Amino acid sequence: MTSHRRRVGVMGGTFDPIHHGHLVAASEVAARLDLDEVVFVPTGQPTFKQDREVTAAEHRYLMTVIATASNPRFTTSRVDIERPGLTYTVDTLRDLRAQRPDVDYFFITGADALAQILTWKDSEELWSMAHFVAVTRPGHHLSVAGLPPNVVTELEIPALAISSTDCRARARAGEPVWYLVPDGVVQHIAKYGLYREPAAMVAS
Ligand SMILES: Nc1ncnc2c1ncn2[C@@H]1O[C@H](COP(=O)(O)OP(=O)(O)OP(=O)(O)O)[C@@H](O)[C@H]1O
Ligand SMILES: O=C(O)c1ccc[n+]([C@@H]2O[C@H](COP(=O)([O-])O)[C@@H](O)[C@H]2O)c1
Repeated sequence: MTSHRRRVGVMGGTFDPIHHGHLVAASEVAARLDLDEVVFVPTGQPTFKQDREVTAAEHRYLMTVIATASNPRFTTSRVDIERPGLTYTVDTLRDLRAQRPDVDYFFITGADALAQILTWKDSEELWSMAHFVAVTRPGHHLSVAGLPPNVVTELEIPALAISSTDCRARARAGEPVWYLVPDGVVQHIAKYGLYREPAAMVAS
């Protein structure tokens, strides 16, 4: 009898805050690629977002835990927020593979982020560490010249025109974020006053 190798999705993101677009994308990829689990990995310091202030990692991690708690196939990892310095996917995958060497990883990210993958740190190493899944979102389609064959799967997912940028702008303006993010995340944002004052964004 051959044993089943566990298929694990890795959804990397800043998740500032996590929203239903992220959750639908992960759920859809899990169903379409027959994944056993999806681990959400909030970034420590995102490489490509150094031009703006990012909410304290602990808040982004907690919101991700809250958002994923009700799904038995969704988990959250601290590997990126516990590693000092900028977050690079090569390190994320190295740490996850060290924790569980016996699983096949599928790194899920938006086609917009994945379009820049050839500029990611040690990108030539990434292909042997995971399969890559680019989910298309409204207005973004994957076009990357120079990728090795069969390393990226592009999946169209139900279009949810939600972005973290819009959720932050709404929270800052006192507008509702109900139904854009899970209920517990709405409450976490309100409880800690996230996105209202610049000071609240850096406090953990
Ligand atoms: N509505 C969505 N549908 C599908 N994928 C999404 C959606 N929103 C974000 N993603 C993807 O999820 C990954 C992590 O997203 P991220 O945390 O940067 O959220 P974001 O909404 O793009 O944030 P921001 O608006 O702050 O840039 C990215 O690769 C992004 O492309
Ligand atoms: O490894 C890199 O050089 C790299 C550069 C940019 C983004 N990433 C990863 O891509 C994922 C989505 O990033 P972001 O900034 O769109 O939230 C997240 O897991 C990042 O760590 C990785």
